[in-house]
Amino acid sequence: MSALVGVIMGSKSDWPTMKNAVNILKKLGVSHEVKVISAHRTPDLMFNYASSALERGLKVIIAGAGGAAHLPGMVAAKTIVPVLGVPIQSCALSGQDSLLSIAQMPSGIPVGTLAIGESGAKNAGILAAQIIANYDDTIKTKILTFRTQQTQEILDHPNPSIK
Ligand SMILES: Nc1c(C(=O)O)ncn1[C@@H]1O[C@H](COP(=O)(O)O)[C@@H](O)[C@H]1O
Repeated sequence: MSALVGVIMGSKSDWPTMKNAVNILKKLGVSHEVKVISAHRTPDLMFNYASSALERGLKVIIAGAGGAAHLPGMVAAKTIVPVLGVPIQSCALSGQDSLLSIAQMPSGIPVGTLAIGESGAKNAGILAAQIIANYDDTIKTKILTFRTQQTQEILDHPNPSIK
């Protein structure tokens, strides 16, 4: 099956964060592809990836980047496939730089910005699945099951001092 979600990141060093997006996409049965692509270091690859995304059938692109995180915005500039940006937690500024670089887009070119770090990556995967669930009943059922299990897990273990 061809990929519905593209998961891209500026560096392989972003993988420990971005694997959280991939893990939840796997759990929810969403076909996806994973690549390191950098607006800074591989600009032609970034351009080609973004400009061919729609015709290749991608429905959502999840783009993680840290520091001067231009990747999500530059990809969004070259495609109308929705881009979800994940700010990587940088060493120097704890991801504040990544967050602001991704969130503060000029009007007309939106990037949906998630939280900094692993929870942002996981939520990007869930949000991508929810977008696709608008027309895919199999994925919709998996998301509803995931939600039910998540709730039940809390109800079954209300006391955090007991395992
Ligand atoms: N923000 C970007 C872009 C980009 O936006 O194109 N390309 C790489 N990077 C980021 O640089 C950080 C450090 O990368 P290295 O660990 O490879 O030095 C990573 O978090 C990456 O996302």
